[in-house]
Amino acid sequence: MTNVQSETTVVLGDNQYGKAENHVVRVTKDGDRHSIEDLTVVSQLHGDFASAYYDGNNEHVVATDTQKNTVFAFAKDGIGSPEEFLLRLGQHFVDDFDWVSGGRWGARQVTWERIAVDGEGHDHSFFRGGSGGETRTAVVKIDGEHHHVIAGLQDLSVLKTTESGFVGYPTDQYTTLPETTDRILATSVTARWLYNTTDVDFNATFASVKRVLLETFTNHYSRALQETQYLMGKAVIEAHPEIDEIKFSMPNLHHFVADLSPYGLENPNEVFWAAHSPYGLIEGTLRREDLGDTDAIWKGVPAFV
Ligand SMILES: O=c1[nH]c(=O)c2[nH]c(=O)[nH]c2[nH]1
Repeated sequence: MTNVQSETTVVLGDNQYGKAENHVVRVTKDGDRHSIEDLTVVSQLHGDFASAYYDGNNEHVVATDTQKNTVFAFAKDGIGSPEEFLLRLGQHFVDDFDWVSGGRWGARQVTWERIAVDGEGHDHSFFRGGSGGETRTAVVKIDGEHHHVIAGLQDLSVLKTTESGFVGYPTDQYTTLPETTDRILATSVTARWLYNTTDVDFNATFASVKRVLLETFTNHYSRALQETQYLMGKAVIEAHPEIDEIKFSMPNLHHFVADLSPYGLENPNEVFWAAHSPYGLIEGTLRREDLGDTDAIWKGVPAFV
């Protein structure tokens, strides 16, 4: 057998690089009255970096350490909203380095709320906020002249103790689930929505989307988490012309009626065992009917920032 040695040509495909988990806490001080913005930022650059990969030539490589420093330096000018902060940050790299054509910048934001003392919010003592335990997220993508903003939230925990059922599903030899017209519905909403403009009051819109999601979760009899997800997304898109598309990932956090009959006790939907796993996982995208292909925008945007 002859052993033919041939040179294999390997080429560089998609690439991006930067610094992740830059956790910046900006304290704004108005005399003794302080407030906090708490963001964990990822910066990823796109551009002409081929010679770094092919030749070990770093003359285009804006160091990840520099990217990290820029995040903290920009925080000095205030944050405002994660979306505005990331737009400013990303534009800086594109403007200042000719070979940087774009990139992806992402942030998770947690909120801090004032501790109430004698009914008044304290000046400089806080507890972790987010009324549903959620984390706010933002992703900015820049591709040349194109700017895309995706906002979102992770792990917004919601539960309703009735007005939910699940019937009418197909049965086979493996089906054991009893139909029910009255059950607990619980989930932890992760949602990401795509804006069609950067001319947005991002903080106000975030608050509004969260309110619409919560209101819609409550305001109908749910025949399945799938239906509830659709209604939540539809309500957001109907309420916000600046939002074109919303993607959800929602676990169905099952609460099974505990069998108390061995103890001679009745249990009319009062005592439940909350199963941690396995859980149903209901995911979907809701979008305007006439919206074009947005796959390129979502490419590389992580489900969890
Ligand atoms: O809302 C639900 N959707 C399902 O797809 C499903 N499947 C299941 O076992 N329970 C439920 N509940």
